[in-house]
Amino acid sequence: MKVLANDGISKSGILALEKGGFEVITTKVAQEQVANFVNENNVSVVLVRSATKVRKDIIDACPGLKIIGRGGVGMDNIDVDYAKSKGIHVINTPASSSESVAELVFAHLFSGVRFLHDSNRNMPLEGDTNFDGLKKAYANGIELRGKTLGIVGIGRIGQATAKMALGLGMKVIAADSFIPQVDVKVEFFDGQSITTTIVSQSLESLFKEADFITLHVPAQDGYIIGEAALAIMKEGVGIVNCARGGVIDEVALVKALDSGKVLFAGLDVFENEPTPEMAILMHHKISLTPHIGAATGEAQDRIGTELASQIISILG
Ligand SMILES: O=C(O)[C@H](O)COP(=O)(O)O
Repeated sequence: MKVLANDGISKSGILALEKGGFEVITTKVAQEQVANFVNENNVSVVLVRSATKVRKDIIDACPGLKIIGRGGVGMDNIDVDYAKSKGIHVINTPASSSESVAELVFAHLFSGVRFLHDSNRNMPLEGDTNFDGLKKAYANGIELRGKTLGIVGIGRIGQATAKMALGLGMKVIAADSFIPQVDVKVEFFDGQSITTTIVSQSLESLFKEADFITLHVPAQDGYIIGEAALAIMKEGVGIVNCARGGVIDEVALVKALDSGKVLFAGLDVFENEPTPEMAILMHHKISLTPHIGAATGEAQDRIGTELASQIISILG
């Protein structure tokens, strides 16, 4: 049986699938050609990340499709219920990338509190006379230790983020409409551990209390952070979004960055992907990454092998 991994798959995933008797095609097929390709090549399994959309049109056009696999967490690029109603298995790998996303959250947080994204672009050149001015511009750094991190969405990625924050000596608060409380176990190198219970609170109280806010929610209708939410946040709050574009109102965010209400933002996802608005791209208070939360060798290895084992157990 053939597997089309249209947005790529790790070598370990390919090897595991081949061992299970599958042929893996890693050719990148253009979105509008996917259905034709699947039918012409008798593909049984289509694997995607976030780039390829598997909507009703492809599902209707490909009666031979048995599995749609999402290498990653968010399924907003797949018409999941419709595919299932047609008897197609839809799988994803919700646990494989939590650590990588959480580490990216901290990359943005550290960049934000020490202005790394901006200072990278402004290092003095030979003969530059404004070295002191430059140092002064970045003099007001902030330590994360002792500050309060507000985590919106305390699922797997939220919990991985909470562990790192606790390890750094931050206070962690969370808001989640589905998870009332969670025990977070921080494990240290020497085998010791501490467990902390995080009780979910209202979004409003989180916005008021947090020094930094990070979002870990799926795509949804409407903003979680818009003008009203920004208005009740602390002066000089830092905001990170490595979840989904569209959960922050970018126009309101830029306004709040310009006014100084928000000190910095770290964005991995955007209302407009893959090409965010210029006001976002050019803003010196925004640390930018192009949707790379899960883009580590370790996460992609876990994703590839987990997809392979699910596919083998369904079709093998
Ligand atoms: O939902 C996810 O798993 C992340 O957004 C990663 O998306 P990607 O696989 O396209 O990098």
